[in-house]
Amino acid sequence: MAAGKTDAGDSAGLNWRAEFQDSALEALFRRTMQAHDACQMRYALWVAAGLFLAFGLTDYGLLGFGNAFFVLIATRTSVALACILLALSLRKRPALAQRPLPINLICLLGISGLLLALPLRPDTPGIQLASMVAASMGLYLFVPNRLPWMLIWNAYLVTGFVTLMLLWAPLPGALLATSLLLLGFVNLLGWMTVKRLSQLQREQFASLLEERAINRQLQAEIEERSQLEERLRYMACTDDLTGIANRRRFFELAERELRRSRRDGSQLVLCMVDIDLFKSLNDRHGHAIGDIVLTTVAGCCQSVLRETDIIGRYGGEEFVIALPQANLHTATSIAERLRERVASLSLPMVPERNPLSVTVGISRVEPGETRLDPALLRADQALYDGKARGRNCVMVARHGPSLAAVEA
Ligand SMILES: Nc1nc2c(ncn2[C@@H]2O[C@H](COP(=O)(O)OP(=O)(O)OP(=O)(O)O)[C@@H](O)[C@H]2O)c(=O)[nH]1
Repeated sequence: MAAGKTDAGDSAGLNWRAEFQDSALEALFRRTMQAHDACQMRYALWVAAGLFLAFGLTDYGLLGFGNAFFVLIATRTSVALACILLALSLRKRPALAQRPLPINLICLLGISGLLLALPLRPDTPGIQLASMVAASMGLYLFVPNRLPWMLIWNAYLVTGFVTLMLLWAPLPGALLATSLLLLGFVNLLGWMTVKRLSQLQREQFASLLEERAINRQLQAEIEERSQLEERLRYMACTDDLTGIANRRRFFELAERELRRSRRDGSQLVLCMVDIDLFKSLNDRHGHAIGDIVLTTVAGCCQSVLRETDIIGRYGGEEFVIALPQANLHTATSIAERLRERVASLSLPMVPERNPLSVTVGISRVEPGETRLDPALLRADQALYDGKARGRNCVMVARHGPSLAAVEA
């Protein structure tokens, strides 16, 4: 946000009115400040109305019930009513605070009323000058974001004051010059103060926008990074081709199940699944078709499993399955179901006379076994027994006293 940036108090990006040079940015600033401006103006209007009415009492003290008093009180009442009306309208429509017309009407009425009091009230020149100074500062400080208009209204105030003084109560030259200098200084002070305030507000707004933009950018970077991490995690755990767990992830999950089964004494069964004669399918149709078959078989495996079962690609055309809380009997029926489902697959590249099939070797993790390898070895052995027996079958590993030897 270059527009609001400043160098050592220099108002780069702001014009002579201490507004953003970028009109869209200025409009955004005003929209953001609308409620604040309306609130500030409401208070100022109530104070102005109160002051105008309060000075009505002093009018009576100075003038009594005369014509001048009635003219003044009528003027004061109209100004106070106009102020109250605008203050009430601002509560419902804060946008009015940024419209030039209503506040300019109030300024016209208020300043004219103030000037009218000069010839009608027998004040000393000092008091008259003090009221001009107070009015001038009030205009600068309480009407937000209207610097050009406030300069115009102050010019009206000073010109009116000097003209009336010359017409109704000519001051000695030195006193008039002093008054003019004082009013000039007050205007300069008011202008500089308002400019500085506007500048500070806008600088603050610009840095807020800048901070928000940086936060948004950071947020986007964090999201991108976490998506990347998610992707990397997925890639580290998933087999690219089939979308099931890769070997590393399978062992992570299966070992967790092994610990659980040891803790609660439940059973854990492992199955090795191998596609029969996959090499010849690959050789005949090419690797791309082989890949499709692999993915299809992986899908078949998943379709016969429960959510709590774990499947992974062991390597090549071999899959491994862990069945928590299943005994050999259940595992055999699941493997049978899988074998039948693969055998019934009708794939255009697989000839009907030579259908696709899998051989499955099954072994359970024996009580006392602290690793998966022995059971895997037995399942693998059972799988090769199945291959030797002609493939397309489910074989359960022999479980016997040699377990301890296998583990060692
Ligand atoms: N398309 C494809 N082929 C693979 C992939 N990984 C391994 N293979 C192939 O799988 C075949 C495995 O063949 P073998 O281990 O000889 O076994 P087989 O032909 O299935 O014979 P049996 O297992 O005895 O029934 C090889 O031709 C490998 O090239 C893969 O990711 N995609």
